[in-house]
This record gives sequence, structure tokens and C-alpha cells, in this order.
Amino acid sequence: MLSEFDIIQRYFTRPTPHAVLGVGDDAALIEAAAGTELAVSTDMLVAGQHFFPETDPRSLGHKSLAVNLSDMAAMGAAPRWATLSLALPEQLVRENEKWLQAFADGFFELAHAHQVGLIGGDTTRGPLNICVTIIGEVAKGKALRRSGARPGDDIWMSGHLGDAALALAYQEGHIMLEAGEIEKCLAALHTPAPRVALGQQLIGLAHSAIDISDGLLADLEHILKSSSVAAVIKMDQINCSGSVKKYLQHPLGVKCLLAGGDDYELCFTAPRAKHQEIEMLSREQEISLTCIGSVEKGEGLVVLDPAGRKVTLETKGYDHFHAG
Ligand SMILES: Nc1ncnc2c1ncn2[C@@H]1O[C@H](COP(=O)(O)OP(=O)(O)O)[C@@H](O)[C@H]1O
Ligand SMILES: Cc1ncc(C[n+]2csc(CCOP(=O)(O)OP(=O)(O)O)c2C)c(N)n1
Ligand SMILES: [Mg+2]
Repeated sequence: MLSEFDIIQRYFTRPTPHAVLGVGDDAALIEAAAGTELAVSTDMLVAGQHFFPETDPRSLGHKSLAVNLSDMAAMGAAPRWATLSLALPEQLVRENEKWLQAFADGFFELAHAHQVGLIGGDTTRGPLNICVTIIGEVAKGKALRRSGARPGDDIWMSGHLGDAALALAYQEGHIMLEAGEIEKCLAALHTPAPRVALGQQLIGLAHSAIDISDGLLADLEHILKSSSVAAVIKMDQINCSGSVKKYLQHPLGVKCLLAGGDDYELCFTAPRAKHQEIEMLSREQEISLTCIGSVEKGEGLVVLDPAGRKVTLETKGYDHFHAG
């Protein structure tokens, strides 16, 4: 069986040209570029909570980095360095070395695409658990925060929402999907594409931003609370795929769209004066950016259906300590 140090050496030691010192010592050494601040974020993926234990390991390697890249995107930071802490079941290491290779391949493929260096981590025996910390650089004072929304701002979202949650409902056996839809929805759930370039492009345009990991309503509420403002959004403006649209007559479809989570799109607010510039950015970058509502004075979030009635939902997003 591989030793702890075999695993680190064989699967997780790669050159890190942008670090002073990478994997192999008691700590890595990094140097931030002049005029930048470091953005630091951690997200953990736990078997049974964030993914089914039998999930394809290559996708899992991808997703464990992707969800962290998404936090860099939400801050407008350029991701540079990551650490990876793994708890691995003994049986997996003993019987399924291919799992480690595939996991590392998925992780490093995405890391390479974003020029992120793996500079350290930790490897222990235990129930499958993956924890990535990411460090990025952002120009001093320019990071996009949750607290910058102002009354009068437009509220925007990137891409479309709900496919990942629909895939989860499908995997849990709650709904059926057509053959063509399954692949697309499962890809949204297992291999999200974080909006890293978009996040950096929003600096100077957006007043505030967050990535949608728990669900649009829950995540937008974080912006509203941090900024001490209210908002109104229109449900029919929220961009979703045909698969989600088909389910919108059903409470499950509405839940997937508004509160499903696992989307890893950006939700941001920007002054109305930037509306056209944002539409231009959307065309240039070929990323759908949709204005879904506006920030108002006061507190609370109102969602309106096409008839102008208030939509009420039991849950606004995923909460690890809340049933449903
Ligand atoms: N155990 C913890 N100790 C310290 N800070 C934490 C802990 N868990 C979460 N946080 C911090 O709380 C904030 C909200 O976390 P979270 O909701 O997980 O954000 P995100 O959705 O961006 O991952 C973040 O600033 C995060 O760093
Ligand atoms: C097996 C399984 N159950 C449930 C989910 C749905 N899910 C789990 S965590 C989560 C929200 C995001 O995770 P969290 O740890 O809250 O990330 P953060 O908001 O901190 O980035 C969602 C939608 C899933 N992806 N897989
Ligand atoms: Mg988190």
C-alpha cells in the first residue's frame, strides 16, 4: 500500500513556478505582487454532504478546486496558489490507486487552466473529505465585497441557474430527465466552470458580488444584509435552461431555480450607469449576463412572479444545519 509520503510525492507534487517554495517543506513560501492584496478562501467537500461517495474522481478533483476558484471570482481576485487537504479512507488507498490518479488529473487540469500552483496541503486517513484553500491577488482596495451594494443598483446574474440542483434531484430519484438533458445537468453539478475572468472584469463596474453556491436567494440575501439594503427581483428575468423551465410549474423547479445551489455563477450589483457597459461585456465575453432586479432602500428581498405577485419559498438556499 502507498505510504502517506508516496501519495504526496506521486500525485500531488508538481512544479509551482509562481511560488518561492512549493510542496515539501513545513510551509510554502509565496510573494504577492507589489500593489496587490491577497484574497484567501477555503471550501471543504465532504462525502455524503457535497457529493455521493461513488462520484467520478476526476470530476471531484475538478469540483474541489472549482468551488474555490468561484470564491476568487466573486472577489474579483486572480487565483494564484492553492493548498489541498485530503482525508482518504484506507480502503480507497489500498484498493483503488486509480482513484487518486483520476482525482489528481481533474484537479491539476483545472489548476493548469487557471495557472494556479498547488503549494501544500495535508494528507490523513479518514472518511473521504477534501478541503482546498485558495489564495489570489487583487489590486489594493479594489476587491468586490458583499457590502458594496447601493440603492438604485441593478442586480445581475451570470449564466443560468438550476441545472445542478435539477441533476441532484434526478440523482436522488425525485424526477426524471430526458436523455439529452441528463448529461448537461450532471455536467453543471459535477464540473462547474467558475467565472474567474468575469469576476476580474467586474472590478470598476460592480459595487458588490457573491458567487451562487447555496442558492440565488440565500446568496443575494448575504449581499443585502452586508450592504444594509433591500431588493426586488423578477422571477421571469432569471435565466435558466429549458430543462428547468419545464419544471417551473412544479414547486421543485422553482426551488431549483431560486434556492437550489451548486450553480457557481456570479450575482452582482452595479450602478444603472454601467448597464450598457455590462451588456457590452456580456457580448464581448460571450457570457450571458442578465439584469434580474434592483437594489432598494430598506431591508428584505422580494421575488415577484410574472403576474407581479410575491413568491414565497420555504427555503432560500442550502444550509448544512437546516433540514431540506
Ligand atoms: N469555521 C470557520 N472559522 C472561521 N471562519 C469561517 C468558518 N467557517 C466559515 N467561515 C467564514 O465565514 C464566512 C462565510 O462563509 P461561507 O458561507 O462558507 O462563504 P462561501 O459561501 O463564500 O464559502 C467566510 O468569510 C468564511 O471564511
Ligand atoms: C450528495 C449531495 N447532497 C447535497 C448536495 C447539494 N449541496 C451540498 S452543499 C451545497 C451548497 C454549497 O456548499 P457549501 O459547503 O455551503 O459551500 P459554500 O457556500 O461555503 O461555498 C449544496 C447545494 C450535493 N451537491 N450533493
Ligand atoms: Mg464556504
